[in-house]
Amino acid sequence: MSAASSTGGDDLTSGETTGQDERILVSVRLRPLNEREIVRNDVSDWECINNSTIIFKSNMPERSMFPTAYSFDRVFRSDCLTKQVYEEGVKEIALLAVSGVNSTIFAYGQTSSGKTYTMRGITEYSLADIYEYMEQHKEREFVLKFSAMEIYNEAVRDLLSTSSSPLRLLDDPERGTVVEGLIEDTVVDWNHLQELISICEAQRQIGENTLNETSSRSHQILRLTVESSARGYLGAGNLTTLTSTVNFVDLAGSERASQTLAVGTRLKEGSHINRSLLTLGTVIRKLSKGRNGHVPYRDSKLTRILQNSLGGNARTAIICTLSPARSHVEQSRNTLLFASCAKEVTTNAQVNLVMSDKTLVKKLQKEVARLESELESARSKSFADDSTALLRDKELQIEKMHQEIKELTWQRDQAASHLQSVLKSFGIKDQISRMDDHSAPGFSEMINAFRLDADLPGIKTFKDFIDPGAVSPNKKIIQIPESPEDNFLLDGSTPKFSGSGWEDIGKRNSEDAKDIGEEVRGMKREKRS
Ligand SMILES: Nc1ncnc2c1ncn2[C@@H]1O[C@H](COP(=O)(O)OP(=O)(O)OP(=O)(O)O)[C@@H](O)[C@H]1O
Repeated sequence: MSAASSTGGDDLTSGETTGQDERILVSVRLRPLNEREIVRNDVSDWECINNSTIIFKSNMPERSMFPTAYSFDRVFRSDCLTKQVYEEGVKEIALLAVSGVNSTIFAYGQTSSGKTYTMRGITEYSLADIYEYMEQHKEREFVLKFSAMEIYNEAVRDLLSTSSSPLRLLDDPERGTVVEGLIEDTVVDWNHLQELISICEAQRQIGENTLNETSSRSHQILRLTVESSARGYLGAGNLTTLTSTVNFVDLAGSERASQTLAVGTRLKEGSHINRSLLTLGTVIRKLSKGRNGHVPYRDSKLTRILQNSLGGNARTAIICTLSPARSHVEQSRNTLLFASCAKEVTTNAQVNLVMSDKTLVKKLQKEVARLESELESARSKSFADDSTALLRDKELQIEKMHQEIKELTWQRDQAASHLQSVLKSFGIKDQISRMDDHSAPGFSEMINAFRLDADLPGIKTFKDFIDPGAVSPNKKIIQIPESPEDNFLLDGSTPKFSGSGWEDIGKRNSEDAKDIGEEVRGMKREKRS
């Protein structure tokens, strides 16, 4: 025997989730009237009308205050065998244990309603199916570990130990509530398992009350841990193990102490039992309204130990057992109310993987590589984004420049055409050098490049015409002032010298010519301002 401990160098990780929150599977099992009830002529008031609905069939006067029909995942008539309850109500949950998913099956109901009767069968069928699964999956190596405890008068006791000292509950950040020092036996074979279960039954607190000679006075939790790994990888150091626990919980009766005529020790038991069950009821009720707000798991040992099964990493099935007797109608209704709340509760089970250190390192390395590559692609994406923005900016600039070129070309052509008309009006022949777009120099340069083939009498160049002081008698090039202000030729306001031929102009003295030049420039300025 070895005491339950942490997984040592191994790391417990939660693998893939089963995907979503899943409701607790709730079934109701009606038992037949028992001998006592028959003797006192009790009548059966409940009937399962189909696979999911149970009704209250009595015509008692107060019945209208309560619902007459209740629906659950499954309801089982009083003549149903435990095998059917197992197959249709809990098997799918119990067998999740072999695939690394935690599961819990528990029975809830008043004393003598058939919880122990039901759970014994359920436990046996589940264990048998788990064994059968192991037989059929020889490619995996399974290790089963068994532990058992009871909560009696709010003290946790190890059912595999002869000691009656209560065990402490500890909070483990990874595994939740852990029972310190709880014995966990590695199961050798089927017979060994049966033996262990017998030990637990013998150890469990049994008392007699007026309703049940062999009433279970404690909450019993039998726990089987299933570990499995692929045989091909055993010893390779890079092992991944599926690990899960299945809990079989037989609760003590949910009845009120008064109803069992409890006194003395039995009354003390009853108050503790009910304190635990009261907390269980509160937890279920709170959880049924969603997981928001405080859920008082810590208010009892039972709810602390079952915390995962009630709202965490586990799949859970609850079988609510019911006496059909009219004398128990109040308790039966309480049980059905509990069951109605329980069916609204969801849990979120995960596949639990335990990795060896080597596997864990490998997994982490892979994760680091994945994150690095994500980072890299994020970086290059942001670089690409930057480049795109830059490119767009450049394209806009180019587009703007194209517009400017177009505008300037248009202005240049306008200027050329005006120049031509001016020159014509001066009587200069249309013999201007071609200004083509490709050789386009600056405007002044282009103008400077204009050649006048004809000699102008008196005024040799156009510049001479504007600035007679600079007249060079031999020059044949028109000198246009460089100042943009003087580029009046670009302007549509170019003056017309109508009525005056070049001969007349040539006869004017240089002062006149200067005046005319200034007048032309002045018009240009006027137009701009
Ligand atoms: N479905 C059933 N069919 C036949 N007999 C049943 C059925 N359920 C329970 N019984 C019988 O009823 C009696 C009480 O059942 P059981 O001890 O399982 O009740 P319990 O709910 O566990 O009570 P307690 O809370 O006091 O431990 C037993 O003798 C049991 O054999």
